[in-house]
Amino acid sequence: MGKPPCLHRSRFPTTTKLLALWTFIFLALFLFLFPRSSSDPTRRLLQAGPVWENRIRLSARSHSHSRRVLVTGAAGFVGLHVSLALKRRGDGVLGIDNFNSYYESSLKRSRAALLDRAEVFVVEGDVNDGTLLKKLFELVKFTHVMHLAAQAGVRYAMQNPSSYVQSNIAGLVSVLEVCKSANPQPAIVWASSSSVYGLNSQVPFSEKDRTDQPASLYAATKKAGEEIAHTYNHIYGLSITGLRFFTVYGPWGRPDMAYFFFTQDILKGKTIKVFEGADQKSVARDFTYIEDIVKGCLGALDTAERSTGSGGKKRRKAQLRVFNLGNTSPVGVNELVNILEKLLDKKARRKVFPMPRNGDVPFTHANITLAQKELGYKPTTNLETGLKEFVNWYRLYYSKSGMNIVL
Ligand SMILES: NC(=O)c1ccc[n+]([C@@H]2O[C@H](COP(=O)([O-])OP(=O)(O)OC[C@H]3O[C@@H](n4cnc5c(N)ncnc54)[C@H](O)[C@@H]3O)[C@@H](O)[C@H]2O)c1
Ligand SMILES: O=C(O)[C@H]1O[C@H](OP(=O)(O)OP(=O)(O)OC[C@H]2O[C@@H](n3ccc(=O)[nH]c3=O)[C@H](O)[C@@H]2O)[C@H](O)[C@@H](O)[C@H]1O
Repeated sequence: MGKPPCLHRSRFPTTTKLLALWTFIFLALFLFLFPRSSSDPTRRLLQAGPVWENRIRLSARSHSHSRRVLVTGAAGFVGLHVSLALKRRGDGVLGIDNFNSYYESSLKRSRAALLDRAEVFVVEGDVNDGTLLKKLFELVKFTHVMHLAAQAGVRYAMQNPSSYVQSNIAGLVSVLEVCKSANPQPAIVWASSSSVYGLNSQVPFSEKDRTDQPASLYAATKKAGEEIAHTYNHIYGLSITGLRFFTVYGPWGRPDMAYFFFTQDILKGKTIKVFEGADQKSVARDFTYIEDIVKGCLGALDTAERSTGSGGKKRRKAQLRVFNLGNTSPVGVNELVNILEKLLDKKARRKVFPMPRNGDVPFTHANITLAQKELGYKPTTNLETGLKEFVNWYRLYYSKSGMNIVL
């Protein structure tokens, strides 16, 4: 009869046991000293500690003014241009962006690389990550927040509605929550949209016109943002300025926008769809050049009064503003294509379709009197001039050496 198993001598000699023990100790020590980099940006930030913190402080260090601006959506189209303009004039700038893949994320990485060369650091993170935002506010006493992070595009809302709720509503609330508790409270300037005018037929669109008929979920989330801004201003005395941008275009633009993918498709010889309204005219937009938009954003930041509350307490009535930033000169999509044909020296293959009911509106036209008066906003670029700049950039960027170009 054999011995009970517990009385058997171990099958492993002592040296093997020792070897296993040492391997275990070595592995534990290695993991302790070199923790695996986490995919969670907040943990990564905390793990990387002083290295990240120094980059953040350096990026946000202000030179000529004492402005320190947090730009959300900094790797986006408008975010890139606004961040560079702020940095150029001596403001401290820190960016945050989640680099999502709504459109080619390589373009966002290229924009961030350009910002990096200008000493603007873009933290990779989501504006819904309150812990991360809080950490950034601990490291830097931001005087202003330029909130541009959002899920943009009117038609994509039918495919991915929750991304709009997540970034444009929850994301805005997350930013305002951190701002409300910050001491001192920063002034907030954020991007609303011309789309809030929805089915409004009063032209040109004035800030006093109705905005209760959104034609897309995108528009509805921007409208909700304007109401949320009212609440945070009312309760916590946050200074908030909403900017209703009108179809912004230019170098480093967004590939999901018509002027951008029309350019791609014309060059490839692909057919493009031109939408027309009920009156058989092509739909029209108040296309606004990026440099004009940047001037409007800087005007809004410069005239934004710092908040009156601090640490979540309201003191006296704070600023709550909303402005149209457009070009006041709508152009039909057919005309946009004519200009592109001329600049690209290639005929477009166009097909006309009735405007689908997918979030689109037949026309936009901004009344900019208020922004002119209060922000000194004065757009100076016509569509042909602006598209020329875009086409020059496009050719360079998509050529082999394009990644190295500067603005
Ligand atoms: N370009 C236009 O024609 C236009 C017109 C009206 C309003 N707007 C608004 O202006 C702002 C900037 O637009 P854009 O054209 O630069 O768009 P964009 O998509 O190029 O930039 C937005 C950036 O925000 C980032 N982002 C999105 N959700 C995020 C989140 N939850 N956390 C962190 N980052 C996030 C994206 O990765 C992107 O880089 C947006 O709020 C947009 O709705 C743009
Ligand atoms: O100002 C805004 O608030 C919005 O501006 C922008 O939306 P839109 O003005 O709709 O721009 P964009 O898609 O370039 O279509 C331009 C024109 O081309 C027409 N269009 C479009 C596609 C097509 O295949 N054919 C066509 O004729 C189309 O009917 C339209 O007339 C931003 O994307 C959006 O994020 C939002 O912020």
